[in-house]
Amino acid sequence: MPAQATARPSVIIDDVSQVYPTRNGDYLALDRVSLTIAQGEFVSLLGPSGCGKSTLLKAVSGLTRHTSGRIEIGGHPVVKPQTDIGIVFQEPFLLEWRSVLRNVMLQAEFRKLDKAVYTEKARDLLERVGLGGFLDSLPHELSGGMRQRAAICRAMLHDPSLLLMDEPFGALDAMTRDNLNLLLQDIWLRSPKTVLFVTHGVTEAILLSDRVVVMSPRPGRIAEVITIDLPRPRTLKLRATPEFGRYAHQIHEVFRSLGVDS
Ligand SMILES: Nc1ncnc2c1ncn2[C@@H]1O[C@H](COP(=O)(O)OP(=O)(O)OP(=O)(O)O)[C@@H](O)[C@H]1O
Repeated sequence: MPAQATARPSVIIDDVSQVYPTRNGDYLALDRVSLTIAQGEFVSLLGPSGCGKSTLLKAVSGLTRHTSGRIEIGGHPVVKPQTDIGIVFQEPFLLEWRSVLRNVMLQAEFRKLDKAVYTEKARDLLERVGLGGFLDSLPHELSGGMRQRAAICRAMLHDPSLLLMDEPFGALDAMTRDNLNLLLQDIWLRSPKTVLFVTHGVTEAILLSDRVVVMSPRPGRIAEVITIDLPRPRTLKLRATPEFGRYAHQIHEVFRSLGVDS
């Protein structure tokens, strides 16, 4: 059990399948996926393109309805879009005409939260991610990494206990991605939350996760769940250690056995 996690389940995914109707007939995107995520646990979904990672994340968020099986968050079945969670997508989806601070405050406006209290929280969060000097900037004045940091602040403003992240750093260059990995770790260590994190990146998954869930290609199934027993905080240097290398090797071996070129 990772230090941050408690034995209480935060998310239960039980025998979940997703069938998409297409012009060529029904397409099985997820096939009987089961996974329980403990409160405070950081879990990555890792797999090749098209294996159903986003499909599973969307089903957990309630944005789409899974075809069969059961999903629960905090003991409640997911039957509609969840409002208490935070979601970060690959694209930051900032409103170009609103300042960075006002983009983050969108979360408070949607929820009709106290403006003064949440403006303070938004400022604090933006300060923590290094955007304290850009509160009044417009999104087009920021780099890709800065935009994504603002999107993370927006997702976290209401302090959700569950954060769903769909390849949040996938569109960024390697160095920015490294920095944001460390930033996300720092945020997670300071403010414990359950995180379900979709990625293509083996290194990123090992660096951040308590467990890495390796998915098989079409139809998406869980091929292997690997517990990452490395102390935190994890540094980028850790990637050069034999322990880290062994986890990477283990994951690549799973991909190889699935016929996936990783
Ligand atoms: N609305 C839809 N209708 C039909 N097929 C869909 C739909 N959404 C996804 N699919 C198919 O389901 C499969 C899984 O898609 P999904 O986006 O979940 O994969 P992914 O693992 O997240 O991929 P990537 O890593 O490329 O984002 C893909 O083959 C995709 O074409």
